[in-house]
Amino acid sequence: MVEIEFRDVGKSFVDKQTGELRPAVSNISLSIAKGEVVSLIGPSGCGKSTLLNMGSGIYAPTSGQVFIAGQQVTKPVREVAFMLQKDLLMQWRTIEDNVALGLEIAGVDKAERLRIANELLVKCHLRGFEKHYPYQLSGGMRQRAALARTLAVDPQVMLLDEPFSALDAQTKMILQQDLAKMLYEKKRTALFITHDLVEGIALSDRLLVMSERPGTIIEEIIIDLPLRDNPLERRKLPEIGPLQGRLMDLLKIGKEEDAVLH
Ligand SMILES: Nc1ncnc2c1ncn2[C@@H]1O[C@H](COP(=O)(O)OP(=O)(O)OP(=O)(O)O)[C@@H](O)[C@H]1O
Repeated sequence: MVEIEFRDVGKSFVDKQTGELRPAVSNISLSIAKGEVVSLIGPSGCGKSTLLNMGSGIYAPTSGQVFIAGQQVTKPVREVAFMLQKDLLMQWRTIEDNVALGLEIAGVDKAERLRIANELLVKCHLRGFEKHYPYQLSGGMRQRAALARTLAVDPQVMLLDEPFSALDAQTKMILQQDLAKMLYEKKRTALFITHDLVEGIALSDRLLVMSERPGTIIEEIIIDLPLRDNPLERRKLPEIGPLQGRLMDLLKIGKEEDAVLH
């Protein structure tokens, strides 16, 4: 069953300098099956976040359509949880109450939502910070709290915009492991953005590589490797190096005059 589908999607924004519409992404067609994990990789500014924002119903496409679980997306969808690059924690709520927010909206009673929130805070290595406010946490801690909040609603579809970018290398690997296990065991579907090539390979069934703006999909790479539920072990496989090399070539990393990743 297809769970996320983009049909020939394009999105343009008004260029502030010229006042004209300028495409950010164009001709995007993709389909992601239930239980699949797919990563979007591409140069800065190629439109990855724009795609995720259309998947979550925040932006309407300029052309084409987006479907989640067979329903055309015209507004934010209940089955989808998204985590944006900016953590968007509410400054006036404690970390615990931020994590429990989605459950509160869904009408889950207080004791149960705090139980779920606290379980996730432990998983995201934030034990002891339940009663703190966002401004009292580091950037990496806030990012972990935002991830816990996304996981708390236990959505069928997750759209994650660089969820691990503010974390140190070791915390990142531990949280990737937790997320990968959860996605695999619960057969959740995820589309996520990363600039970290090995992270994309370690976590995904497939990678979609995008061109520079206006972004379009230039290559699909199927990660035909075992251990999708165990990225710590997958990272050690000998196939990782060559796959990373192929991605570096596609993104022209190291070819100074053509470099597209900033
Ligand atoms: N609301 C908006 N209004 C005008 N232009 C926008 C808007 N959102 C995005 N853009 C432009 O669209 C292009 C794609 O932006 P987007 O954030 O989707 O790229 P990205 O691939 O996610 O970048 P990065 O990897 O740096 O996060 C950029 O040139 C950006 O300036």
